[in-house]
Amino acid sequence: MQEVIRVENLTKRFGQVVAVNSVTFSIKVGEIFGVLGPNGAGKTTLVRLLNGVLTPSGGRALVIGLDPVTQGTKVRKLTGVLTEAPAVYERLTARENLLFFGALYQVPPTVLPRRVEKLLATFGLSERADDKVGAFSKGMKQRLALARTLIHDPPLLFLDEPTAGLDPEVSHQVNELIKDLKQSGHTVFLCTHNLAEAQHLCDRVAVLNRGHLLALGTPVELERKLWPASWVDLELWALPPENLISSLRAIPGVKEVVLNHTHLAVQVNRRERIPYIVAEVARRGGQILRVNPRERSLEEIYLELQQRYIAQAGLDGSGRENKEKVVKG
Ligand SMILES: Nc1ncnc2c1ncn2[C@@H]1O[C@H](COP(=O)(O)OP(=O)(O)OP(=O)(O)O)[C@@H](O)[C@H]1O
Repeated sequence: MQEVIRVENLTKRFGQVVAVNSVTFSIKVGEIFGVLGPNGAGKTTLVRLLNGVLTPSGGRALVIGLDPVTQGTKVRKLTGVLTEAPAVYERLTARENLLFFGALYQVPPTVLPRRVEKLLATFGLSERADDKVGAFSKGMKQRLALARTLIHDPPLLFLDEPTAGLDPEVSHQVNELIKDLKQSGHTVFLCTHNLAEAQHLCDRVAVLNRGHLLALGTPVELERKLWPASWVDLELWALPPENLISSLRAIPGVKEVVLNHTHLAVQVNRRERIPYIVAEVARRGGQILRVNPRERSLEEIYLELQQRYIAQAGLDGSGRENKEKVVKG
């Protein structure tokens, strides 16, 4: 599949602070790519580098085949950026905001009015189109800000915390809109602190801390890397034959077997062993009702990555350097 973003050893320093530290990744057309990390991890800096608003200290990026350093204006015509604070004018109405930004992005006057009406309808703002934005709720402002990022019909969107501060219902609406964007072929670069949302929305995630890329992949890939061993639960129709446990323990890669009435839990050194477990239970006459490989949430994966990074880098829980650990390490 075609690449929309390619980043190679991208680095940005602000004095002593390395905000982005030799980061390499690529993003394919139509992906929702989550960028996760604590405050100060480098997410916003990355967005600004990719839009040519900042110049890298090292490495390079290609965005839709363009170099943001030398072709920043062209890049920004093809990207929509939703910043943390919705960048809409409170003294203008919703419709005026969209018309204004459309003109700014040089959307042809023959196209603009129709596009504005379509966006107002898509984002549920048609009825309030002529009200001043200052009177809007936070959720409405955020929906308008999202509509604004789409006014020039960019194929690539950078969304920085799109649901921050929104109530669950509006967050849900915004997330549904993000999914619709994917359906219509857009690529989304999503910076978020909300791990449940990221798990639900993102095809792949990048986890950052202090500018370092700690991990990159689908949540399942990250889980397998972090915890190669895993548990599978089997629900059986009736008590299994007595010798089942010993025959399961004899299978290479099986670490533990726990039987509780008709519930069987097996720990394997690699997930790839699970089909052998199922086959053995069936071969021994066990009647399987359900097989459930245990999965970790993205939140568990994220916290584990951050903790391992903190321990390895000799930092304390707040991210400050832990001198004692560094010396001992
Ligand atoms: N213009 C700047 N001048 C100096 N330092 C900066 C500048 N922009 C960012 N930084 C520093 O770079 C680091 C990364 O900041 P950045 O805003 O990219 O993090 P972030 O992951 O977006 O954080 P948050 O989740 O709080 O938005 C921080 O240490 C920040 O203080």
